[in-house]
Amino acid sequence: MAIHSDSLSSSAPPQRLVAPQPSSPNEESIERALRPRALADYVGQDRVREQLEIFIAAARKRGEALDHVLLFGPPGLGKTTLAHIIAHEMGVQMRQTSGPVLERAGDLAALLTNLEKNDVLFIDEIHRLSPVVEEILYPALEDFQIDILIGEGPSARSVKIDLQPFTLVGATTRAGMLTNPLRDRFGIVSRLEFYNADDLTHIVKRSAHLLNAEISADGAAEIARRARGTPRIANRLLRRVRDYAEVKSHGRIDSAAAGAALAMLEVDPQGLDLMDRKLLEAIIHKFDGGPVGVDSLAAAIGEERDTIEDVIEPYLIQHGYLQRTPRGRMATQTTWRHLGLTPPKSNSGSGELFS
Ligand SMILES: Nc1ncnc2c1ncn2[C@@H]1O[C@H](COP(=O)(O)OP(=O)(O)OP(=O)(O)O)[C@@H](O)[C@H]1O
Ligand SMILES: [Mg+2]
Repeated sequence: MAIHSDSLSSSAPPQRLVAPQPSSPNEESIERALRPRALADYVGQDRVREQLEIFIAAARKRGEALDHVLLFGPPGLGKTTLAHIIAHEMGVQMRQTSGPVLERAGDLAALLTNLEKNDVLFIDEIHRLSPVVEEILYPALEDFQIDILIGEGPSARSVKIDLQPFTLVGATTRAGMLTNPLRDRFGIVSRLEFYNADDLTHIVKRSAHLLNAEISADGAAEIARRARGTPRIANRLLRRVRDYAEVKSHGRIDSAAAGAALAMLEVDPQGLDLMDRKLLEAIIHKFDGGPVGVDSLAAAIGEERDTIEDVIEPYLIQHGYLQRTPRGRMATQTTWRHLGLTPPKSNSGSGELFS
């Protein structure tokens, strides 16, 4: 294909095309524009949506704050979007912060005391709250009260402050890293799943419409199929494919344009990108197919362990490219075949993988 990658870089390409995190402030503002506002426009995640519909309707009917909600799942699946939707559907304000930003107990106390009746407080990356801040949160969640220390030294005294009833919406990619007392204080715990191709196709069409891009049904399906089950990636691929289509096919996105653009961007037909393939190739070529510990793997491919666990691995595991065993990560038969290799007959005694 005689096209230079430069010719498409009018908006700077992110380092990793299918990275599930937003890659730039520019992308964040585009995401905001594409974010559904009402629960009815939130595509997929049927179980979560139906539950929330009922709980929100009931809370509204009673005029009470919605129970505290914990949202967890891999990046880019719609946790922040859902937090906004919950506030919108409850007809209240949302205040937003994140675990690492709340350094001192006072930071959280200031936020809490400013909440109005039934407001939503959204804490992203809630698994990264510091223990002192978490301590303040417990009584706030349970009794809508906080204890704060006023003054210093011998004259310091503890004062109880009443809060308005509110809803905490916590989001995390790692439910396992929440402390038990914190997790126990959420009445509603929702796990977001990777999206199926139909739901992603729907999301791609909706986004194309909002971006005024002309797209065919098979063009949308092609993008959806390669989006690693993740709306954020689907929207990002859509924008890259739109660039390509503008230059190569009069702006119309069909499956041929989508296929060619994604091939050029090295997203393969299963939606795996260079980083996915690098990880899988490392397991096969450097560690004989595994098992290999995640730290060794991280060192071998020059990535953070957290990135492997939060971002790269979940999709690969769910789709059978990777097995997590007590002894480490292992390639599967699917992995070998995907990389165009012949799987070994017996792979470190793990015959059961290859049934
Ligand atoms: N159910 C959905 N329907 C339509 N679009 C969605 C849906 N979920 C997410 N999106 C789109 O995907 C983008 C990313 O979603 P969001 O920012 O909510 O993900 P997140 O789970 O908060 O990710 P992170 O863990 O990185 O914070 C949103 O801008 C939105 O456009
Ligand atoms: Mg988010």
